[in-house]
Order: sequence, then C-alpha cells, then structure tokens
Amino acid sequence: MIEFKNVEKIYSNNVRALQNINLTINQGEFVAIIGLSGAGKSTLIRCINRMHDITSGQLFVNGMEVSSLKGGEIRKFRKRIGMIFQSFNLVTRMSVLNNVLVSFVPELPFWRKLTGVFPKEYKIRALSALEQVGILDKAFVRVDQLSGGQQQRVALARTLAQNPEIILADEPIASLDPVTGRQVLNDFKRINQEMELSVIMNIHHVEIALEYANRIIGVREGQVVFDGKVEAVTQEVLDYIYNSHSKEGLATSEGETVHV
Ligand SMILES: Nc1ncnc2c1ncn2[C@@H]1O[C@H](COP(=O)(O)OP(=O)(O)OP(=O)(O)O)[C@@H](O)[C@H]1O
Repeated sequence: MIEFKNVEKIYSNNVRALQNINLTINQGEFVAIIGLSGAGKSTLIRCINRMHDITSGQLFVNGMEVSSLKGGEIRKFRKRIGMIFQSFNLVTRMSVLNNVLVSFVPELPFWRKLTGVFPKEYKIRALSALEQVGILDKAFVRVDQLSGGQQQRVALARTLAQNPEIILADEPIASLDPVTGRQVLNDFKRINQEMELSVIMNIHHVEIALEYANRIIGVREGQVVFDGKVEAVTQEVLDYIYNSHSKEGLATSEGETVHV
C-alpha cells in the first residue's frame, strides 16, 4: 500500500510541484495519473521511490516511511519498486539478456562484478522475465536491433527480474506509436492481473489511460483534483483536469473524490 499524507514538494527553485497530496493506493491497483504538462505527474511518481525527496508531509510504502530510509536501506527499498521510463534506459550495444542481467550487478560479490560472470540462477530469472513479456527469442539479440516496443519490453523484463511489488511507469509509451504502445500496455495489464503487482503510470493519452487503468488520478497545478474509477471520468471531469473548466467545482454522481 502506498500512502501520501499531506505531501508537499517544493523544488530548490521554489516551484511548488505538489501540495496537499492525500492518496492511498492499494496493492494490485492499476492507476493512471493524468494532467497537463507541468501539473506534477512525474514528481508525484518519483517521490514514491525517492528519486525526489518530499518537502513536507509523510509518504509510506508498505508501512515504511520513505523519507526515513538511509543509505543501503534506500537501495533495498528501490529493488521492490520497478521504474520504467519513456526512453527505456537500456544499454543498446549489449544483448537483451545482458541488459536484464545488469539489474543483478549490485547483488554480486566483487569478483563476479569484475569478471561479469553471472550465476546460473540469475540467468534463469532473467530468461524467465523475458518469457513473461514474450521476447525470450530475442535474448541474444543486441538491443539496438529491436523495435521501440520490444525495447520497452526489455525494460519491463529487467524490472520484473527484480520481483518488484510496484511498477512506476513515467510516460512508458510516449516514444511509441499507438499500436505498439497498446501492445506494451497489454503486458503491463497482464502482469498487473497475474502477479498482483501495482502499476502507477503517468500518461498523456487519456483514451489509453481509460482503457487500461482501473483508477484515474487527475493532477492540476500540483493538486489531486480528481481521484476515482475510470467509469466516473466524464468529459466535464477531463475539462476540469485539463484546465478548461472553471474552478467553480465539479460534482460527480459516483461520489468520487473531487477536490476544488
Ligand atoms: N528538478 C526540478 N527542479 C525544479 N523544478 C522542477 C523539477 N522537475 C520539475 N519541476 C517543475 O515542477 C513542476 C511539475 O513538474 P513535473 O515534471 O512533475 O510535471 P509533469 O506533469 O510530469 O509534466 P510533463 O507531463 O511535462 O512531464 C513543473 O513546474 C516543473 O517545471
């Protein structure tokens, strides 16, 4: 479970990227965070794995207060939270398998780090992660020979090899065409359902967010202005999240959370 309690994030340039964030995300949810560019979506996601420190309030992940973690604790904590980026973050001149194996490097003893020899058990875990995303046959292919969609699957496999409880995805399909993007999100959805992994994803394509997520969080000017089920997202809600609706307020028949 992820809990934000009155979270605020002010960057060093005094930009208040998040304010009064109160959210509870249960294990196994598939959440899409939507909002205009600059609304605070990436900041919200990146506070969860402490890529950014919050300024005030409290943020808990499975009961652990994220701000209180130190040194090695942060490393261990991050292993439980996979992160997927728009740009895939792969080493394109290496093979698919080696890109997945790289995620184990911090766990290896020094001599193995030097020799680059991975234990069999790790190779099996890496291969099985590739199988989960349907690209086992590409294990020995160099990443730069793959399509964008296949590369994003390698990134997902690298994350899955760590057995995470949560996957944070920052615009995972922004570099892909809509058809390939949907194929990648089909993997996210299947993994979310089969493994009960939580998926929290920032996304600009609203129609795709509504198609894949179970819950939508609308962020506007650093605040959560909508939090509810996909079915409750009306045009009026979208207009409000995307700023074209006045700040007068918004009522939903579903009793969803709407902050004004
Ligand atoms: N490292 C940073 N230092 C200072 N200000 C930042 C930093 N990162 C983001 N901001 C500011 O914080 C606000 C929220 O940015 P954030 O990247 O979270 O928005 P976003 O909704 O993810 O936008 P986009 O959809 O364009 O990625 C913006 O005003 C942005 O300029």
